[in-house]
Formats: sequence, C-alpha cells, structure tokens
Amino acid sequence: MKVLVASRNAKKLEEMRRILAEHMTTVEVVGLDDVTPFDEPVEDQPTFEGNALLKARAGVVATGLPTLADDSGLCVDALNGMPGVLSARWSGPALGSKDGQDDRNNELLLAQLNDVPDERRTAHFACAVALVLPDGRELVVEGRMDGRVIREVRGSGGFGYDVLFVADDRPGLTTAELSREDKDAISHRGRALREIAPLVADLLA
Ligand SMILES: O=P(O)(O)OP(=O)(O)OP(=O)(O)OC[C@H]1O[C@@H](n2cnc3c(O)ncnc32)[C@H](O)[C@@H]1O
Ligand SMILES: [Mg+2]
Repeated sequence: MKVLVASRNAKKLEEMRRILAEHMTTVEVVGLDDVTPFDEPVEDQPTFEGNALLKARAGVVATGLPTLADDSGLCVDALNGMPGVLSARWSGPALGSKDGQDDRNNELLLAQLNDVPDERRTAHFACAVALVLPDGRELVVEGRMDGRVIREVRGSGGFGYDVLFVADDRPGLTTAELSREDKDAISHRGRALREIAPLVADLLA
C-alpha cells in the first residue's frame, strides 16, 4: 500500500521518509514529486493541527492516496509562542532558495531576542502529523521538543531553526550539530511519527 507524504520541504521530507522507513516497513512512501502536480493549499490555519489537516486533505483529494502531512514550527516563550505556525515565513514570503529563507528567519529571530536574557530564551519545537484516508477517516498526532534559543548559529545538519536551538535532552549541542539519528530520537517530528507509524500500518492493512 502507498502513502503520499505531502511536503515541499526537501529536508523535512528526508526526515519523514527516514523515520517512517524504520517504523512502517509494510507501506511504500511516495512524495509530491512522484504524483501529478496539484494546487497546494494556503497554510492559513491558527494551529499546527489545522494546517497539517489542510495539507493532508488536499493530497487525498488530488491523488486518491492516503496522505500524511506535517505542520511544525518553533514556539518561543519570550515571543508569546511565535513564530509558531508562521515559522516557515517568519521573515516574509518565500523568495529564492529555502536555505536563504532559513537564514533570513534565523537572523530576524536573533535580532528579536537580542535583549532577552539567557534564562528567558526557552522555546519548543512543535509538530502535528495528520493522516487522511480516501474514505474520510482522519487522525492527528502531536510531538514536541523543549529547549532554548542560543545567541549565534552553530552546526550544519537539520534545517530551519536547528542552528539556533539547543534541546534540553542534548545540552551543549544545537540540533544542527546532532547526528541525523540523534535528532530523530528526540525531535518533535520523531516523536509524532513514531506514534503514528504503527497506526498508519494498521489502518492500511
Ligand atoms: O509545509 P511543508 O511543505 O511541509 O514545508 P514547510 O517548510 O513550509 O513546513 P511548515 O509549513 O510545517 O513550516 C515549518 C517551519 O518550521 C521550522 N521547523 C519545523 N521543524 C523544524 C526542525 O525540525 N528544525 C528546524 N526548524 C524546523 C522551519 O522553519 C520550517 O520551515
Ligand atoms: Mg509549509
């Protein structure tokens, strides 16, 4: 049985494929590049769950395949939970490369937190993963990773805000300095996908 994973973020998709491959051996994952292009929804919902459902429903309507979608972001306590659902486009709409946008987002976040002392730089990554089936059944699971935002970028792994985030579970290293496997072991996305993978396999069996 095939499942569409509806993400346009190549590095996120790579994480999703890797974690799913380990925990869902009976299901074949296909990406948006493997299906006929379709109009993808504007991510305008106030919650990660709402946006994950939008993306997964659009995948089912366009392809007829069971579809998984991830909506995620960094929630910074000193910014009242922002960037949150606006994480991907925090510094403005997408222009040029995804890496360029990540750099601009990180630069803006650092400037906004410049006067915030170390003890108040707490944050968490949040992730909602939605599964929508062609018969209309829907399921959403969530995961989170607690940590803090440091004062300068460090590391070259991961994507997005990983270069600025130190997880409480791995003090001293940014999540961009962890091995892939180690980030997956503690990440918001790893937690959510490990919870949903056996349910996907069961529902499609
Ligand atoms: O919507 P899709 O196509 O899946 O790709 P996207 O990058 O737009 O994904 P989101 O809308 O879910 O936005 C998530 C943003 O939150 C940030 N983010 C989420 N998970 C992250 C992680 O594991 N490490 C670093 N940044 C992350 C990063 O800036 C992402 O672009
Ligand atoms: Mg998006």
